[in-house]
Amino acid sequence: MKAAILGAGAMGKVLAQTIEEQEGISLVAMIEPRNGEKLHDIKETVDVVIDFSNPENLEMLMDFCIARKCPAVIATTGFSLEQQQMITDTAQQVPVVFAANFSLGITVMKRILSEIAPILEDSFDMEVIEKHHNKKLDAPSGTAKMLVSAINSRGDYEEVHGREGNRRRGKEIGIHAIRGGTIAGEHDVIFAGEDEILEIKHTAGSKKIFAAGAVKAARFAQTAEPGLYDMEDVLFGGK
Ligand SMILES: NC(=O)C1=CN([C@@H]2O[C@H](COP(=O)(O)OP(=O)(O)OC[C@H]3O[C@@H](n4cnc5c(N)ncnc54)[C@H](OP(=O)(O)O)[C@@H]3O)[C@@H](O)[C@H]2O)C=CC1
Ligand SMILES: O=C(O)C1=N[C@H](C(=O)O)C[C@H](O)C1
Repeated sequence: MKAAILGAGAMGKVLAQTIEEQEGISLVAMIEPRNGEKLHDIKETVDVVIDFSNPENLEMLMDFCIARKCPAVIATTGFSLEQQQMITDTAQQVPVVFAANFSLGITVMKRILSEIAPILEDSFDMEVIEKHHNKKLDAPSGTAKMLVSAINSRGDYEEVHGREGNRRRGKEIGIHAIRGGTIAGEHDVIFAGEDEILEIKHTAGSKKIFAAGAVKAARFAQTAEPGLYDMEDVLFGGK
């Protein structure tokens, strides 16, 4: 499988290394749009594009994938609702795996949270804390938003960013973003009840886990029918 990487930043570089270490996948190009490079300039066949860049590049990515009938793996975070719709529309024509976090741990954590939140939500307060390196552009993280959607699937709770004063009505989920140093990514979901606390926490030890997951997603996308997929589809086959 011939892969192109969109974005030559921290993740683009780790992904290039991961691809080099794996069998059955090779890198045809690493495109850095801020240097004026374009996906459309790639002359070789591309079997999948893996995007770790910036929402600004979405239109180029989607145009390329449609023109070349090429699957996309989208790891970039911070898309607007309009951009998310563009991803959904493109997925009618080509396979697209779109996930805010490509690690196995977070994919399992999301599933656990969807199971337990309905049981706990009436008697426990729910708060989410995420921590990342000081170069991260978006806050809260895409993963934090995804985990909050998992615990607030019916939209019953107001999502409060940071906090001033105490919890007003209890029908809210607090989301807190910390930025510092080289933290690869930490997500902590806290259910605080009367005299008991349940915490579900994931810590990324390095960026390599995201790159490995993105390669798994690329292998999945290569043989998938057009459609929008997430990491649960990749890792659990939609079960
Ligand atoms: N889904 C997942 O599992 C993961 C997702 N991510 C996401 O992937 C994306 C990239 O992360 P990371 O590699 O750490 O970030 P970096 O800032 O290190 O890299 C981003 C790359 O995109 C480039 N870029 C292109 N266009 C723009 C633009 N308009 N504005 C800013 N940058 C641009 C940057 O160029 P330049 O070098 O000139 O700044 C850089 O090469 C982020 O959205 C992040 O949240 C990260 C890890 C895991
Ligand atoms: O920018 C990062 O580094 C990460 N971004 C993703 C996010 O926004 O959730 C995934 C991971 O936490 C690392």
